[in-house]
Amino acid sequence: MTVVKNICCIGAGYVGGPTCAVLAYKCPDIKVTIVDLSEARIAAWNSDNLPIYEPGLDQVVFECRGKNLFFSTNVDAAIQEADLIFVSVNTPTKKTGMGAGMAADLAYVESATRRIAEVAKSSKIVVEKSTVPCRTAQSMRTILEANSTPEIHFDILSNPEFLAEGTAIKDLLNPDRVLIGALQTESGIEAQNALVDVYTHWVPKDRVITTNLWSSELSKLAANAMLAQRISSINALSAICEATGADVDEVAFACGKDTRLGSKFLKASVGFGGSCFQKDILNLVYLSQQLNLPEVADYWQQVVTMNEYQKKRFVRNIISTLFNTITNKKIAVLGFAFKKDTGDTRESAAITLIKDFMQENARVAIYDPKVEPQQIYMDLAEPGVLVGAQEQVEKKVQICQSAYEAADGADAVVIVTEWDEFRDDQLDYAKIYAGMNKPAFLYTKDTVTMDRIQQTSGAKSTQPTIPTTRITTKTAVRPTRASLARRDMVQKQKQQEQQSNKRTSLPGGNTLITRDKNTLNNRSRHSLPATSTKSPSSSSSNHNAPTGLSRHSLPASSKVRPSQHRSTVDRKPPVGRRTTTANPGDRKTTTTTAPPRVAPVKRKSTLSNTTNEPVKKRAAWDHRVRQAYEWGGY
Ligand SMILES: NC(=O)c1ccc[n+]([C@@H]2O[C@H](COP(=O)([O-])OP(=O)(O)OC[C@H]3O[C@@H](n4cnc5c(N)ncnc54)[C@H](O)[C@@H]3O)[C@@H](O)[C@H]2O)c1
Ligand SMILES: O=c1ccn([C@@H]2O[C@H](COP(=O)(O)OP(=O)(O)O[C@H]3O[C@H](CO)[C@@H](O)[C@H](O)[C@H]3O)[C@@H](O)[C@H]2O)c(=O)[nH]1
Repeated sequence: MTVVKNICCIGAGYVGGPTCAVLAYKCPDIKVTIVDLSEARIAAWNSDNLPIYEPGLDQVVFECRGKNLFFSTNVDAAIQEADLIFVSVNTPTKKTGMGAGMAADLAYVESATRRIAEVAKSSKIVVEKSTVPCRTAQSMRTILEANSTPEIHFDILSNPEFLAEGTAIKDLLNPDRVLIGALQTESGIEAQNALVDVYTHWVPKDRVITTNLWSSELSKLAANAMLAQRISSINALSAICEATGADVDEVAFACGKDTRLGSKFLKASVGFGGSCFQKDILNLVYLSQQLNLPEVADYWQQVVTMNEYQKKRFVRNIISTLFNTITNKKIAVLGFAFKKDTGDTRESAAITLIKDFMQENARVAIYDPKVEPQQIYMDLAEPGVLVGAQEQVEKKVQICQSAYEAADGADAVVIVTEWDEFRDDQLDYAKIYAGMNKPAFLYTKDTVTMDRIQQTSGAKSTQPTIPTTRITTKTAVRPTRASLARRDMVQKQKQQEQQSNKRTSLPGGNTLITRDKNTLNNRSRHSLPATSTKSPSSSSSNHNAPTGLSRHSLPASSKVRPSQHRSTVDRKPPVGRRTTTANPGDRKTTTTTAPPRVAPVKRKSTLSNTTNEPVKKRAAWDHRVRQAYEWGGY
C-alpha cells in the first residue's frame, strides 16, 4: 500500500496555495512544497503579505509555513522529492488558434506534465487538480508513459477542486465532497486509495467519492455548468419580473423552498463573474461541438449568452434611468472584485460595466477594499476592454480610497461587489447622498433594478430620503411580517385600482390599465397584448427603465428620520408609469418612466393599518431580515 509522505503542488495560485496550505495544516505528518515559476508570487507566499486575499488563509499559512509547508521556485527539486504531485496550474480559455474563445488552453498543464516526466527520478502519483476538458488525463498519461522506465512508474488521478473564492478555507476544511477519479487498474486504484488516505485525515470518508477518471473530469465541468445555469435561470426570470411586477427575490424564495430545487445559487445578479464559470462552460460547449453534439453545445452556450445579456441589460437600465445619457456624469463604482471577500478580478462584471460606462463618456470613480489600483488599471487596459494604454485609462478613471470619496459629486452609485462594508449598517448612506449630485441614484447588483436615492422635482434637491438596498424576502429567509404586510397592501391596492384605474382598450381586445400615479407599487399591470399596438399614452414617455422596485427601509446608519423620509415623498408625486405595446418581451416597445424610489405617504398608512407597526419599527425589522440573509450567504 502506498503511503504519501511528501507532496508537491505545481502552481501557487488561488487553488494550489489554499488547497495545499490546508492539506499541510491538516496533515502535519506530510511535507508539502508549493512551487511556481513566478518568483514574485512565491516571494509573496513567503512574506507577511500573501499574494491572495482569502478569509482565514493567513492563519493557516502562518501556522504551518516553515514546518511542513514550503513555497519555492525550485520546481525540479520539489518534483523529485515528492511521492504525489498536484498539477494546479491555470487553464484559461484559449485566445488564439483552434478553439480560440472556447477551448481550454492546456499549454500550462502540458508543460508541467512534461517537466515531471523529464526530472522525476522515482515513481509518482500525478494528480490533475486543474479544471480540464474530459480526457485530458489521457494526454498527460501519454506524455508520462512515454518517459516511464521499469524503475519509474506514473499513476494519474483526477481530483478537481470545488472551492469557491472568498470561502476557500471554509470549503477546504469542510468540503461537501472530495472527488477522486482513477483508471480502474490495480495500480490506479492503489494510487486512488493513497490520495483517499490523505484526505481522510480530516474529511469524513463518506464524503470522499471515488470514480473513474473521465467521470471525475466531467463532473467538475458539469458542477460549474449547473451552478452557472441556475444563476442564468434566475437572471432570465429577473427580466420577466421587471416586466411583470413579480419580485425576483420572492420568486427565488418560493422556488428554493422546493427541496428538489434548494435555495442556493438563486440570487439574481448583474451576471456571474470569476475565472471559472464562463471558462468552464465554454469548455463544455467546445467539448460538445467536438463530439458532434451541436444541440448540447447550444444548450450550454445559452447560459453564457444570458449572462452577457444580463450585464448589458443592467448597463442599459442605468443609462436609461439617468435620462438616457451618462456623458460627463460621474459614476461611482463600489467594488471591483468579482465577488466579496476576494481580491480576484478575473471576469469581474465590474470590468464590463466600466467599459460600457467609459464608452458612453462617463467619468468613473472606483473603490474596492481589496483590489490594488494597479490591478484595476491593468484590467481596464486589457486589449479589447478599453482602447489605449494604461496611461490613458489612468486619465479616465479615478481610483478612490473610500466609498465616500468615490461617491463625492457622483450622479450615480453602482454597487457591483457585495462587500459587507457597503451594507447599509456599515456605510453612512446619508453622507453618501449629501455629497452626490441631485437627483442621485443608487443601483445595486443583486436587484438589477433601479434604486433611486431621491425623487426630486427638477433641478432643486429636497431633503434626503435615503432608501438603500431593497428590502425583500430573500431566498434564505422566511417571508417576514413586513413582506406579508406588503402582500396584503398590494392586494388592497389592487382592489382600489379596480375601482379607480382608467381602462384603455387596445386594439386586439386587450386592456391596458394605467395605474394611479400615487399608488405604492408603481409597476403597472398589463394584460398580455398579443396583437396590441402602442397605446397613445406610451408615446409620452421615452424611458426604458427597470421597474421591479420594492420597499426600502431607512438604513440603520441613516441620520434621516422616518418622518423626513415620508414628508419628502409627500411633496413629490411619483412618476412611475409603464405602458406596453405589441410585444411584451421586446423591451424597446416597453416604455417606462422611472418609478419613485420610495413610497408615498399612503404606503405608510396602509402598512400601519395592516401591521399595526410604526414605520420606524418596521424599518428595523426589515433591516434585521436583510442582515440575516446576507450573513447566511447565498
Ligand atoms: N480559482 C478558483 O477558485 C478555482 C477553483 C477550482 C478550480 N480552479 C481551477 O484550478 C486551476 C488553477 O486555477 P487558479 O485560479 O489557481 O490559477 P492561478 O492563475 O491563480 O494559478 C496558477 C499558477 O500556476 C503557475 N504555473 C503555470 N504553469 C506553471 C508551470 N509549468 N510550473 C510552475 N508553475 C506554473 C502560474 O504561474 C500561476 O501562479 C485552473 O484550472 C482553474 O480552473 C480554480
Ligand atoms: O446566486 C448566485 C451565486 C453567485 N453569483 C455570482 O456568481 C459568481 C461566482 O460565484 P461563486 O460560485 O460563489 O465563486 P467562484 O469562486 O467562481 O466559485 C465557482 O467556481 C469555482 C471554480 O471552478 C468552483 O470551484 C466553485 O465550486 C464555484 O462555486 C460571482 O460573480 C457571484 O456574484 C450570483 O450571481 N448569484
